[in-house]
Parts: sequence; structure tokens; C-alpha cells
Amino acid sequence: MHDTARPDPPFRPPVATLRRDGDAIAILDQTLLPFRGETRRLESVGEVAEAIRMMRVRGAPLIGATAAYGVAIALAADGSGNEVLDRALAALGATRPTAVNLQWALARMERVLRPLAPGSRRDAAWREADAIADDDAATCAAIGRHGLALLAGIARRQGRVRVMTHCNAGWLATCGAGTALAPVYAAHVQGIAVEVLVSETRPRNQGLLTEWELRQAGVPHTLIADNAAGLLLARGEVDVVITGADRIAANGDTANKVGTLLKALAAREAGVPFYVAAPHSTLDFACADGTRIPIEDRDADELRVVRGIGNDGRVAELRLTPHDAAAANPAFDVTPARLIAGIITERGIAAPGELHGLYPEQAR
Ligand SMILES: CSC[C@H]1O[C@H](OP(=O)(O)O)[C@H](O)[C@@H]1O
Repeated sequence: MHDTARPDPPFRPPVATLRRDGDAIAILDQTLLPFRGETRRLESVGEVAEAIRMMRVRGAPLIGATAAYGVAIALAADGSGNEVLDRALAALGATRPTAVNLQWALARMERVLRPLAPGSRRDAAWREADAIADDDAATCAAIGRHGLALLAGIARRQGRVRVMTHCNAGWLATCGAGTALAPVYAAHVQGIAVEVLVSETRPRNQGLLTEWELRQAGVPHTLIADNAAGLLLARGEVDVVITGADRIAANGDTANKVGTLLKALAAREAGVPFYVAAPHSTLDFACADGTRIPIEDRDADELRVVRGIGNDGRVAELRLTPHDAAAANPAFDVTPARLIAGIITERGIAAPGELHGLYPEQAR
């Protein structure tokens, strides 16, 4: 059970989601996971933008950090002046609209770099990108600690804790231990009987990334079809739902991977508490409520084509429908604050409408 006397060993992801490599970065190409683990070297701001847009790197905190390194790569190639900085910020900012972490990271880079003489921006950009990545790792660890208390309390009462999650909000989505999965890893390391119900998360199936992560970590888990979540919740087979987030509005309305709203509704109906785990870089106090959160529409072929492993063991794509099958592919949805029991941040757990209490400096 949870031993508060024993310090939490730092969670170390088995591989880095991204790392600096000279004047470039090396990323784990998540479009090939969980079938193949390959790194990809990104040497230009265009390559970084493509990697974010194609979801070679994905996960709100990770795309923010990756974009920050994209600015550093642009200035390393040509630190001549404001035009290079402006072009990099614009190209990276246009990649994906929903995760506010991207805009947060780019705004932080601009705040640091704009006042500097162009000649001294290069090293400052690498330093700030490193600081953003290090900050995210520390933030994930703190989210893990605060979420651990929640899971430990459930396990004390019930002898175990069954967590349902959606998409991937583990270490693959961040520069640290993850957000929604950080409390799970912390509980597992502490010997708490935690098990995870992993929703596949059509159409990009990021739940398969969560399954891969949990298998690597030895955390008991079961992969389920997205549409099975309601039944399992209704049967009382879930103690708590924890998801990540891409943008949390000032009133606590939360955008996350499409399908999150359905889980929140089913959890409410089943009387199961629904939590969101997110770092400060996901909070958007300038956004009043969820109706103002931009929802990314992605290529409908993500529904029409599925990727897997063929009989020959090679990664293959299979077309499920005719090329012109009418399809819509919104990548996120918004869960209203009234369905959220609490938001687990690096500063503690707050009711969705009371985030200003944890971040008074953000209060208007
Ligand atoms: C800590 S990751 C937060 C969030 O980001 C993911 O979106 P995507 O895989 O499209 O980048 C997903 O919504 C996660 O919950």
C-alpha cells in the first residue's frame, strides 16, 4: 500500500520522447508505435512542423516542447533577425489548433527571444527549450504525487483501484512521466494494486500507445473498445476515470481527445468520479469556456484507413472504406466542468471552476 515514508523514486521513461542532437532534435516517431520504435532526426523548422502536424510527436505537453525546440533549430540555422523568428513562430503555431501548450510554449520562447539582439538568440533559444522540457518533467512528477494521493485513498478503501483512461496521456505525450498516467505509475511503484482499463481511442488508436507503455512498466491493464466503456462503468468495474487534456478553459471546461465527453457522461451516469490531469501549460485562463476552444478537424482518411502489423510482421495500412466514403474526423471534444470531479495539476487537485485558487497569478 501507499508508504508515505518512502520517497517516490523518479519515474524514468524507458526512452526519450525527444532529445537535442546537436543543432537538431531526435524524436521517437509515434506513428510507428507500438509496432516499431524508431527515432527520427529533425533538422529544420519545416521538419519539426511536419512531425507535429503528422503526429510523429503528439500529446499536448510534448508538442509544446517540440515546437520550442523547433524555434531553436530555426535560429541555429539562421539567427539573422526578426523575420526568421517570426517565420518559425508562425509555421509551428499553425500546426495544430487545440492543445494550448503549443501556443504557450511559442509565446514563452518569443517572450525570451524577442528582446534579445539577434546574435544572442541562438543559445538562449536552446536554453529556453531545454527549460520547457525540464519544467514539463518536473510538472509530470508533481501531478503524479497529487494523483497518487487520490488513487491511494481509493485503494485503502477497496484494496485496489481500477482506473479507466482514454487516449494516451502517459510519458509518450510529455517530457516526463505523463499526466493521467503519472499517478498510475506512482501508485504501481508504491505497490498499490492499480489496474487500468485502456480505451483504444479510434481513429488514431492512441490507446495502443497506452497499452504499450503500461506493458513496458508492468502495470496490469486491459485494452477495451471505446464503445465498451459505458458497459464497464455501468457494471461497477471502474473506480475512477482519469484523462489528459489539451486545453482547459477558465471555467474548467476541458478539451481532450474525441471520445472523452462520452466517457465523462457515462461516468456521471454510473456515479464514477471523472478526473482530468494536466499541467499549467494546458490551462488557458484567457479562454472563458469550452465553446471557445478550437477543435481540430483531421484528415478523414484517418477513419478510412487503419494501420497495423501484417502477417509478414511489417507495419501495414488497410483501407476500411472506399476512398470517397463520406467521413468526419473531429480530433477532440469538450467535457463541461459540471462532469469533472477535479483537475489534478502540479499544484494540487482543484474543482474545475476553482483553478484560479491554485494559480492566483493567473487571476484576471
Ligand atoms: C498529456 S497528453 C494530453 C492529450 O493530448 C492528446 O492528443 P493527441 O494525441 O492528438 O496529441 C490526447 O488528447 C491527450 O489526452
